[in-house]
Amino acid sequence: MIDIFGLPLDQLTRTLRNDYGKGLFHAEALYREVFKNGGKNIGNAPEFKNSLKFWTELEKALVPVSGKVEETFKEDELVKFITRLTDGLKIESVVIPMTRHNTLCVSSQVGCKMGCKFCQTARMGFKRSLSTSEIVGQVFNARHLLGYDIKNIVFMGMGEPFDNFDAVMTAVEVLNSQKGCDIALRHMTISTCGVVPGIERLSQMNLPNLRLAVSINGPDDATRSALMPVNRRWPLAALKKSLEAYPLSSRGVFLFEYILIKGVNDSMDHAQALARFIHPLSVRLNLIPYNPVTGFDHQSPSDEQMHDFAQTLTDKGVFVIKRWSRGRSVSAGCGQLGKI
Ligand SMILES: C[S@@+](CC[C@H](N)C(=O)[O-])C[C@H]1O[C@@H](n2cnc3c(N)ncnc32)[C@H](O)[C@@H]1O
Ligand code: SF4
Repeated sequence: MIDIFGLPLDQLTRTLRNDYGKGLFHAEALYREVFKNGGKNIGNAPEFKNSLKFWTELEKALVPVSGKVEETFKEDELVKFITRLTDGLKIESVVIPMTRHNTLCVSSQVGCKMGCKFCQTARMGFKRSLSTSEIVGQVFNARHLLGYDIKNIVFMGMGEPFDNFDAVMTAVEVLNSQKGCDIALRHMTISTCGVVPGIERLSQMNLPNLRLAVSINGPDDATRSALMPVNRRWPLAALKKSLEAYPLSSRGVFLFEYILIKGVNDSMDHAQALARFIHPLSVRLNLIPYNPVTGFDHQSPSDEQMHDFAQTLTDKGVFVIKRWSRGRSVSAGCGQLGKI
């Protein structure tokens, strides 16, 4: 069987060569027909129409996109969709309309092991990691089943991408191919809670245009460890060291995400400590008010508190963006996925 959603172009080429005596010409045609045209009419493409015997055999071997979109929820233009995977588990993905194009927030795991004390996905526990095919399938379905023009991908849905490193990086490769999905590396962001070995492995891969986001959420070890158990394994000093060694492109920046939780990590002392942690890294800091998650006793900060926190950092020369979460009414805001 051939699961094109899980195969980078060179692997697909090898498979067609070994199994059918074909090569790059047909692999590229398959990529185009599936990823650009939605895969409805592959047999009528000239490359297959003229090799009917080959197409008849190949058609039987092609695996359809894994998972069925079962439900969609809308808040204005934002759409959350739920996919039921072949083993019955469910994942969520969110289409977020931006000024120029749509961004798709994809899941990399069913649940998460990391246990952050503010996140709905943590509350559902860890079920399993997704395959490359299941990650790419979310993009395929958003584009070709639901009809959205997706130009950006953020790995900010359910799960920790660096706890599923190989499948995620292969998905990046499949999505990036100009012959298929054609999503530029600079339009893909991997968000990690701070899994240092993952940052180090990515450093070695020489992909300077791929964007790296890091969820900070606590500017000192005591605050961060209380919120994010991952900090006990890789404390802030280790995290910073890995970022200092990371080969950012000359104009590249890290995206730091910092959720503001009232009375927990939103004081001006926290803001000062965060500015110290950031210096001298090149960072764009996203401040996100905590989105309510049932079972956690946290509250969002007031607009004034968020403004003052941002101002303290701006005064220290940090580039800050206040990100008001969208999709809360359909539980599609950051960290709200997994109530399924
Ligand atoms: C759900 S995580 C998935 C990616 C990765 N595991 C990570 O932690 O970066 C994406 C972002 O959602 C944020 N997040 C989690 N729970 C949240 C909540 N209740 N309110 C706002 N943001 C939240 C995380 O801090 C992270 O920046
Ligand atoms: S914030 Fe990210 S790492 Fe933490 S539990 Fe949620 S999905 Fe996992």
